Amino acid sequence: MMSDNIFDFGMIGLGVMGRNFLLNMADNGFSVIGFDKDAAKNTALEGSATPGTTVKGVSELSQMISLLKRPRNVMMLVPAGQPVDDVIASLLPLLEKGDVIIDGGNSHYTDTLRRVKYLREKEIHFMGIGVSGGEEGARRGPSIMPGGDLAAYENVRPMLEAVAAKVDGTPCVAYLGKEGAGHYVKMVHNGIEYAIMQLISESYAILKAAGLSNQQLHETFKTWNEGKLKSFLVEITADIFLQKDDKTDAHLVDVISDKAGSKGTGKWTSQDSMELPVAVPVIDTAVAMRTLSGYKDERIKAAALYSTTTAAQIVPTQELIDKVYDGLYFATILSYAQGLAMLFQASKDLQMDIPLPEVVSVWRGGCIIRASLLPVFVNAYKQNPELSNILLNQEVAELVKSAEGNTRALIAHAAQAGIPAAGLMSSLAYFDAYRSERMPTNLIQAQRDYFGAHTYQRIDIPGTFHTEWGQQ
Ligand SMILES: NC(=O)C1=CN([C@@H]2O[C@H](COP(=O)(O)OP(=O)(O)OC[C@H]3O[C@@H](n4cnc5c(N)ncnc54)[C@H](OP(=O)(O)O)[C@@H]3O)[C@@H](O)[C@H]2O)C=CC1
Ligand SMILES: O=C(CO)[C@H](O)[C@H](O)COP(=O)(O)O
Repeated sequence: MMSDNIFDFGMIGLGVMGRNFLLNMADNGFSVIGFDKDAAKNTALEGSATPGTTVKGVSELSQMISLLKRPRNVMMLVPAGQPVDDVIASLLPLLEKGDVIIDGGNSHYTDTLRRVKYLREKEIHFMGIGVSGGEEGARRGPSIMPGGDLAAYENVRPMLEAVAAKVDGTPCVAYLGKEGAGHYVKMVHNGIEYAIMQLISESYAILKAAGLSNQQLHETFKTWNEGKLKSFLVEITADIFLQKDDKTDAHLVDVISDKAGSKGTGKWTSQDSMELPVAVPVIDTAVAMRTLSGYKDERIKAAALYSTTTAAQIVPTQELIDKVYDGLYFATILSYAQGLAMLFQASKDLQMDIPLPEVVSVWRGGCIIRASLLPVFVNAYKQNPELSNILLNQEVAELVKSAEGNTRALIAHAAQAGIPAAGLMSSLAYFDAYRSERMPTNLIQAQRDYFGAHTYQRIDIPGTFHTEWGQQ
C-alpha cells in the first residue's frame, strides 16, 4: 500500500507541456504525481514514464494533494485565463499555509499580479513561470523564466535547475524579477519568437520566388544553421522543407494553409509595448501579418485585381541567398533589440527588477528563440547591465553594420519584385530611425501646434512655445 506524502511535485494539466515537464522531473530523480480529469491522460503519463522512475497519474485532485510532501509544490500547465483561476479555486480548500502554486502556462502578467496578491493574503506562495521549448523542450530541458515569490523560488529552485536545459553546464533558469516578471519575460520572448518566425517566412518567400526548390531551401537553411544564423527556428525550418505529406505526393509545407494561428502572447507584447511605450515595430508587424494571413477571401480577390506588374532585377541565385542570409541576420538582431529594450523599460516602469543579463543567459538554451547570437547579448550586458538597447553595444553594432548593405539590397529587391517583406522592411526602418540624430518629427510637432495648439519645444531656447501659424 502507498504511504502518504511521498511525492515531491504535483502537476495539474497533463497535456503537451504538463505531461512532458513531469516526466522530465521524474527522469531527474523526483517523485512526481499528475492530475488530469481525463483518465486517459493519467494512463498515458504512467505509460510513458522511464522505467525505474516514480510517476503517478490521478483523476481526483484531492488525492494528488494528499500524496504530496509538505510544503506542497503544485504546478499547473493549463490554458491561460479562466482555467488558471478555476484551478486555483479548486486548490485552495485543499492547500495549507506555506504551500506553493506555480502557474507555468502563458498567462498574462496582469493576471499573475492579481493572483499573487490574492494568494499572498491566504499565505499561499504563488509564482508565475514562463516555460519555453515546446513538447521536446518540456521533456528534455526547457528554458524556465520564474518570477514572483522569491522564497517560493528558493524552495523549488533545485527542481527547476535539474529539469532546465543546460548550456556549458549552467541551467537555463534564473529568478527574473518580482511578481509578474516571469510571465512578462515569457510574453516578450514570444513577441521575439513571432518576429523571427515572420522574418524567416519572408526569407522563404523571397527564395521561393527566385525558384529554389524545397530541397534547395532545406540545404540553404541547413547551411545557415551552421553559421551566424544558427538557431532553433532556422534548424527546424530546414527540417520542415524535407517533410513529405503522408496524404499526397507533395511536400507537407506546400499543402499547409497560409492562415497562421495565434494564442495571444504576440499581440499582448505589442499591446503592452504601446502602454509603456517602447517601439517594437518588427513584433507589431509580425502580429499584423498573422492577422492579414486570415483575410484569405479578400486576398484572393485582391490578387486578381492587383496582379503584379513589377519585375525585380535578376540577381544570381547565390548572390540573392547571401543577401537573404544577411537580411535575416540583421532583422533578427533588430527583433531581439526591440524585445530587450521593452524588457529594460518595463522592468523600471512596472517595478519588476528584471535582470537582463540573466534573461539573455536563460534564453541561450531550451527555448524557441535560442540562437548563437545570445552569447553576444550576454557579453553586451556583462559590459553594461544597464544597457537600454543592445544596438548601443559596440560588438552588436559591428554585426549589424556587417549585414546592413545586403539588407538594403534585399529590401530593394523585395520591393521591386512585389514580395511582401514587411518584417524585414520594418527592421531597417526602425534601424534608420534609431540611428537618426535628428528625425523629421519636428514637422509633426509643428503640425500639432498648427491645428491643435499642442505647443512645441525649440532646439535653441528652453521652454514651451506656441505659434499662431500662417499669420505672417
Ligand atoms: N504547447 C506549447 O508549445 C507551449 C505551451 N505553453 C503554455 O502551456 C500551457 C499548457 O499548454 P499545452 O500543454 O500545450 O496545452 P494542452 O491543451 O495540450 O493541455 C492543457 C491541459 O490543461 C487541462 N485543463 C484545461 N482546463 C483545465 C481546468 N479548468 N482545470 C484543470 N485542467 C484543465 C487540459 O485537460 P483536459 O484536456 O483533460 O480538459 C489539458 O490536459 C498553456 O498556457 C500554453 O500556452 C507554453 C510553452 C509552450
Ligand atoms: O509559448 C509558446 C512557445 O514559446 C507556445 O507554443 C505558444 O502557443 C506560441 O504562440 P502562438 O500559439 O500564439 O503562435
